Amino acid sequence: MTDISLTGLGWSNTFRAQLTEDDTGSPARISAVARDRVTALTPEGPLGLVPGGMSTGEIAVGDWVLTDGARVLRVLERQTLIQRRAAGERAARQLIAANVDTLGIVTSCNADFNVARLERYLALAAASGCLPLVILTKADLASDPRDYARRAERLSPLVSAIALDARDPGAAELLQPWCRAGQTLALVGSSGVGKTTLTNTLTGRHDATRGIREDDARGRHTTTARALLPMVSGGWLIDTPGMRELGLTEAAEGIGEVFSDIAALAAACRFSDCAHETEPGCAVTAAIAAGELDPERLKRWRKLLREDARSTETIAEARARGKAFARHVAAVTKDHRRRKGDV
Ligand SMILES: Nc1nc2c(ncn2[C@@H]2O[C@H](COP(=O)(O)OP(=O)(O)OP(=O)(O)O)[C@@H](O)[C@H]2O)c(=O)[nH]1
Ligand SMILES: [Zn+2]
Repeated sequence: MTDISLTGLGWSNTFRAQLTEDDTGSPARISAVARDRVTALTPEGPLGLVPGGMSTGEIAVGDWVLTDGARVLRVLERQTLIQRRAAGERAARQLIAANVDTLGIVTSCNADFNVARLERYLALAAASGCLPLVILTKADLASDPRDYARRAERLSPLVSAIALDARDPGAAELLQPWCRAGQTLALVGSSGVGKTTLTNTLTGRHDATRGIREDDARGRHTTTARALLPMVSGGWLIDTPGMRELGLTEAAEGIGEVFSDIAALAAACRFSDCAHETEPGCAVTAAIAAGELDPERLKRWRKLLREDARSTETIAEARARGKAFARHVAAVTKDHRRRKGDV
């Protein structure tokens, strides 16, 4: 049985410490976010809430909020936050999931196993503040699944990797240390690697993401795709449509953590702005020459930094453009009204 006490829902001292004497609401954990309302779980049962003085875009699945039973009064500071660049022309950030403890990076023991992709997701985990766990599915189809796990663990000292058959109920036992009561797990990975299969195994449901009917505060029935799912071992699995395949945004620090070996070498280069190409006294090219650094790893590091810089710049530029455009519109409107004799 899932424990839906506050502690069972993931409540901890980090959140309790944020409460002030002025706070009137009670804590609740967001389980689904729709266009104009959200659903939250409390020890007394689920609540349908409207955001008070904010948009639902500022609330993420997994968030801890304070509520008066009808409205979200305030969102508590997050321990971790997974975000991405919103799809479409408008560059903006979209909140995907909050307070995720472990990011399960799902890949399979076959052609999907790709070091560059793993490094990208590891950087995402580091940028979000989550603990990374590489989950290698389809172990039953590989002759040496341990070999894949070893290759994944070699990428960073922070990484643990586990090979399993996502269809086997035993997979839930193997993942138990990351799925205990109060813990939150989210899964990322390419299409077809077994995320849905694993979600079903961990939640014991066959269609874990189907919409369920819930009563909102006024007793109306609404259908919401619930995104915070109870797992058989007592923890919570966040599964939102935006969660599954993610690009990098504002992740330079996360990339630095995953490639800390290159960052440490770069710190020893003679020039602080060394591009590690033809500069004299470059510790990075020296390490490559000495066979201590794989030149492919350097290439992958550069590629991720370029990708991150591109999307981060676009967001910063869009903000600047938005302001400039607003000024332009104001000037044009004023000019137009002046000519019409309104002003
Ligand atoms: N043999 C074996 N098959 C698996 C395993 N995990 C998943 N599969 C199969 O792989 C196929 C794809 O699995 P899904 O769970 O749908 O993959 P997904 O990652 O959810 O894919 P998307 O929904 O497209 O993102 C299904 O036919 C699964 O039965 C595994 O560990 N072993
Ligand atoms: Zn250098």
